[in-house]
Amino acid sequence: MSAETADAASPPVPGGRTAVVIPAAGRGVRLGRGAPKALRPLGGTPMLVHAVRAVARARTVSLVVVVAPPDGAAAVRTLLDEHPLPDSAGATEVVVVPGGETRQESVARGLAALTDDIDVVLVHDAARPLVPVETVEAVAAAVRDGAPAVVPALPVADTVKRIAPDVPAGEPEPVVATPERSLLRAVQTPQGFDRATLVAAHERAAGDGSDATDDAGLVERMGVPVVLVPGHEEAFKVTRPLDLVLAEAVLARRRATDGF
Ligand SMILES: Nc1ccn([C@@H]2O[C@H](COP(=O)(O)OP(=O)(O)OP(=O)(O)O)[C@@H](O)[C@H]2O)c(=O)n1
Ligand SMILES: C[C@](O)(CO)[C@H](O)COP(=O)(O)O
Repeated sequence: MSAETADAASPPVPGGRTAVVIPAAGRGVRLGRGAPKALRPLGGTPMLVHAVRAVARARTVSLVVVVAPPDGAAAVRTLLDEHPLPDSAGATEVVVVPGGETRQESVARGLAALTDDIDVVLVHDAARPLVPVETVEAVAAAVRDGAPAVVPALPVADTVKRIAPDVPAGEPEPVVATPERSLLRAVQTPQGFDRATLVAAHERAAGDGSDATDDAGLVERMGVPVVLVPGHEEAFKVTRPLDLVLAEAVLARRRATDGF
């Protein structure tokens, strides 16, 4: 770890609180026409509501910051008030803030809304509405145990090819490498962090204009170690129309077997 990162890091302390930032400001272009993805129904209930309930079910989570579409914070607040958390979520507080143009910007806005007593932060996509509570708890526990950055991950099922950059659209894509599959992992959310580390990573990225497709990617660039814990098949991301079909099926199975 560099001196800069060591200064930024501030390991969790007993008594500190855990928050989850839920970026939910995306449009869902790959899902096709319709309302912003997080607001689309899954089993008759907005995807975002499932995601909030999923993380609030974790005993360690006491604050949830939902990052709404930039012009939709009031509507999301109303929606969440219409779908209150179950009693099992205890006193978990849910706040809503407006998001930004990119996921990274939305997460940064969520981080800015954290209260001072939060020392562990999980970032969880609204687009992963069916994450099991055990995954949320495992990520939070690993951060509380001292890991500055924790990511749930699964082995990759397909063989992955690397292609040449800047291939014109419509041209065949030349393969340049086939990475060893056993060394690849597909990462999910929630990704968990020591708060100071994640905030420093986002501030640095905002400062130098860099970006990453996940929060851990920003933390890695600061030289902070990132560790993986087992992910879960049901924590998949609803990205394309077929994912929604799968999500409906998983939810129907849960409702049939667990009365969920
Ligand atoms: N400006 C953005 C873009 C994305 N997200 C959130 O980041 C998560 C993961 O992003 P993704 O699945 O890519 O969602 P979208 O950006 O909505 O999808 P698409 O790229 O198909 O439009 C989602 O919960 C999404 O709402 C966000 O908060 N702010
Ligand atoms: C954060 C993430 O879900 C990890 O897999 C993913 O990188 C988000 O990517 P997206 O293109 O914004 O869906």
